[in-house]
Amino acid sequence: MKKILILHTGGTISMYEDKRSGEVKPSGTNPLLESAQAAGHLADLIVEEPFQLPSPHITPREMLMLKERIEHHLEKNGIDGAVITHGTDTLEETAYFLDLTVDTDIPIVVTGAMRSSNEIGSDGLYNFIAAVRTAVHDEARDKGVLVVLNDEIHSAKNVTKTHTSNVSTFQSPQYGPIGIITKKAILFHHQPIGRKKIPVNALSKRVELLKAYAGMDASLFFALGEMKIDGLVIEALGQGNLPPQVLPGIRKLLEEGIPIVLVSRCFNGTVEDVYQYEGGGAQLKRMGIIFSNGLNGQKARIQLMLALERTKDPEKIKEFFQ
Ligand SMILES: NC(=O)C[C@H](N)C(=O)O
Repeated sequence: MKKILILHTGGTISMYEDKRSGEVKPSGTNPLLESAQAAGHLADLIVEEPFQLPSPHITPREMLMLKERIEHHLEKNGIDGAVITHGTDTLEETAYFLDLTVDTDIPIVVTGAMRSSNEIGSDGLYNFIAAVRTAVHDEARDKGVLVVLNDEIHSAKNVTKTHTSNVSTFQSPQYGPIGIITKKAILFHHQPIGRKKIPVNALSKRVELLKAYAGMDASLFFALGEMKIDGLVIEALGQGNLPPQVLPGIRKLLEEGIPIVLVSRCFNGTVEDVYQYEGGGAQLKRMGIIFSNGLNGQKARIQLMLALERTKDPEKIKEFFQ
């Protein structure tokens, strides 16, 4: 049997619903620790719970800890795969962080649940078993970090949480899943492309994320300048445009050497230097803003944090986003 590392980290998958109030909360004991025996026939499981946190409490520090646990077990125990259970709110960020930082071809599968462990139709144990089945599958190797929920396999780079409560919340807009899970089979139908690695051993950079909106002005950008940030990601409008009133704030950040990465607040399509008006993409690109395609704002932020650990050179940072 293959040796699979299980890292439980918290989230709804390990929570209970209070039957009187309907509120969902951590219980102290993770229900998956017992029910996980249900996956014992699939693999030799090494089970750890490095922390138990709702995923809005997770920071890049915990992401780094998970990377270190996986690397430790790769070296010490020669694991064949890893499954991480995680809250769904920030699951895509942890998945993409591990995708960029763990240098291995073993399957790393992240899963979670939308319904807590004692709710009717609870999806936690089901998703967990599906994740272990995926992790032991030979074809799951060398595909980067995978996100498995609701019988679908997504790549960490493309997947995002699209619905606040539906069990089919995890989708890869524009690309779709790379595989499906049936009662008897794990079927991969796409191969992820354009994967990259940014090895880091520490995290020290402050990178902020702003979403553009109609009528936005420069004040938030000036405030960020005061905060001594190391980098900024902007979710711009449409094809990569911003209201002209923000330009003085952006100019100031760029003059101070703060790299600015631009993605779109639309979740389909690309950002390009198309529009020539004040605040249009063509002008923003000429100013030195880095255009990023294929990542949403929260994942571009993770990537910029990691890139800044490697270099401050704007040209090299640009390369990380190409
Ligand atoms: N479904 C979930 O896991 C959501 C929960 N708020 C979390 O991210 O921890």
